[in-house]
Amino acid sequence: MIEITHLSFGYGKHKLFDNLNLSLKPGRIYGLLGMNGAGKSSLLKNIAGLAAPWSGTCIVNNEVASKRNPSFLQDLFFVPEDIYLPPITAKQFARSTGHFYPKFDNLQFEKLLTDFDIPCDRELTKLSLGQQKKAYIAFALATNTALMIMDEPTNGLDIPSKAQFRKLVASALTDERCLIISTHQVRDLDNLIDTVLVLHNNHIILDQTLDQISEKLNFGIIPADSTGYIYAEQNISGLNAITQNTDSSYTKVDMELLFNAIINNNPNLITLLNQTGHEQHI
Ligand SMILES: Nc1ncnc2c1ncn2[C@@H]1O[C@H](COP(=O)(O)OP(=O)(O)OP(=O)(O)O)[C@@H](O)[C@H]1O
Repeated sequence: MIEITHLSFGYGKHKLFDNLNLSLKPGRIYGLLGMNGAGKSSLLKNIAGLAAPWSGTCIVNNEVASKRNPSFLQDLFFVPEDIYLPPITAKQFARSTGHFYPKFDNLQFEKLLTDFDIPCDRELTKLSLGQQKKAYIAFALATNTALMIMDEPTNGLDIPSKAQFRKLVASALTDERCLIISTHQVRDLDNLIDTVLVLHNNHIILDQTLDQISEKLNFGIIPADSTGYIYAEQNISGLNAITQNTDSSYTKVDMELLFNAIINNNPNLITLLNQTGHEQHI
């Protein structure tokens, strides 16, 4: 679905990505994680064709993204971090904008608005910022585009809306759709994504499914005097730790702990995660 090859990109004289390679498949929800300023939005803009590579290519469904051909645009929906909606109702917005997307489903849109508790007959600009964001996400889901990109979609959502967001996005995934969601609020993507991408120090340093990660690592509380862990954070029950999975047991990936371990430049962790099945001993 998406093939990024030898991508170099930056602003002015400042190079942000150098020789970045990434391949993304349909039927998956990718979580793009990175610290503030890591380049998540810039990478998403390259994929959406809103920014053009300095060199290298970004191909989406066999189209060069930066050419922004109509056939490319009608099968892509990009939810930016900050959205600006016109002073019309959601119903009018669906009528004026839905026809740009051949797979737009108006009934689905109205159902999503109801699920998100958004009034259909109030001007969008008179909704709260969180409600506007939810209305836009509902529209995005109802376009049924093959590629949907969301940049920090949970910013501005309250806690019940974040849970609703996870449920509705998960239910919108099909075998033909690829969803990419960027965030620096890692917990917001819990129980939603199936593949973790971490952008750090100008590179994708992790690109693995949650299953691949749990095959290699265990997550959980261990006694405070334990040694031999890969990374740990103190909490009231002991150490919240990442250890090597040596007995093929299963634990749920603690994405926040994993992300903290990665950005704390834990070389053992990255080496272990990037090893194949035969090499896993550190
Ligand atoms: N239009 C621009 N012109 C110049 N520099 C830019 C521009 N947009 C982004 N940058 C710079 O590129 C770097 C990456 O920014 P980007 O917004 O892609 O990061 P991000 O990971 O999405 O950050 P955040 O989590 O804070 O949204 C930052 O140093 C930023 O200052």
